[in-house]
Amino acid sequence: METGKLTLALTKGRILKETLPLLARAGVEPLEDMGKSRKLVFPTTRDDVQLVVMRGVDVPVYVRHGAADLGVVGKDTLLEQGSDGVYEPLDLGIAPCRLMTAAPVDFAWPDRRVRVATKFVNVARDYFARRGVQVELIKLYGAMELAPAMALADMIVDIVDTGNTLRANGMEPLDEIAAVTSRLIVNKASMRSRHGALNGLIEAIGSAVADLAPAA
Ligand SMILES: Nc1ncnc2c1ncn2[C@@H]1O[C@H](COP(=O)(O)OP(=O)(O)OP(=O)(O)O)[C@@H](O)[C@H]1O
Ligand SMILES: O=P(O)(O)OC[C@H]1O[C@H](OP(=O)(O)OP(=O)(O)O)[C@H](O)[C@@H]1O
Repeated sequence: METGKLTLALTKGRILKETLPLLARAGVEPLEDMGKSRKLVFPTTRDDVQLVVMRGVDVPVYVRHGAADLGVVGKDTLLEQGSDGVYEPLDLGIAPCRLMTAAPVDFAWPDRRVRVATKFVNVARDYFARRGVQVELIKLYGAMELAPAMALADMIVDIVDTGNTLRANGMEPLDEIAAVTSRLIVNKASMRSRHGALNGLIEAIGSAVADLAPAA
């Protein structure tokens, strides 16, 4: 049986802010303020658990390779990257948003292949293929709403929450591809070799999710 600390990989930014209260409720608190520190590895109030913080796209990579035992990441990122090598035992219910298609308010389907700008190229490819729509995918890394305004693309596939970003750029949401919340993921090999320790932590986080969920 493996020993040593369990490593939990966290997505920095808005997901981190919503994850920390859940972890605190589960008895895992970083020993220093993660918001103020430039460090990337944080010991916690639990001797056997450390936190590491990174970009969301990197969380499944660390967990898949077993460099982290667990991770917290948006479902959008999991849909885009696939879930090879990881289990997804908990929906944390945090950072809710939707993966959607969106277009300028005056959008009309062109007589050629529709150009779609997105950082979710795998999700977009699957979505349009299932509908038999021929698309040209244009991979971007941010500010997808700029692409139609600059005539780089006809439509986008992106995260929508309030819709404010779309509205501010003369666009509107069209179809929902997937509802998104953040998920707890676990390395499959760790789940076998460190079953007891991991199950205890997953159960504690699951109880924290239930305790902190807004009343229906
Ligand atoms: N407006 C939003 N409302 C709620 N959740 C969101 C929103 N935008 C993104 N998310 C969720 O938070 C995750 C991280 O998004 P965020 O915008 O903070 O990072 P990013 O810009 O995609 O990545 P990076 O900061 O690494 O470049 C997304 O994968 C998604 O699950
Ligand atoms: O519907 P809304 O409430 O406007 O939220 C949607 C916006 O939020 C995300 O961007 P974010 O603010 O994280 O900026 P970035 O991804 O470009 O860094 C997403 O990429 C959208 O642009």
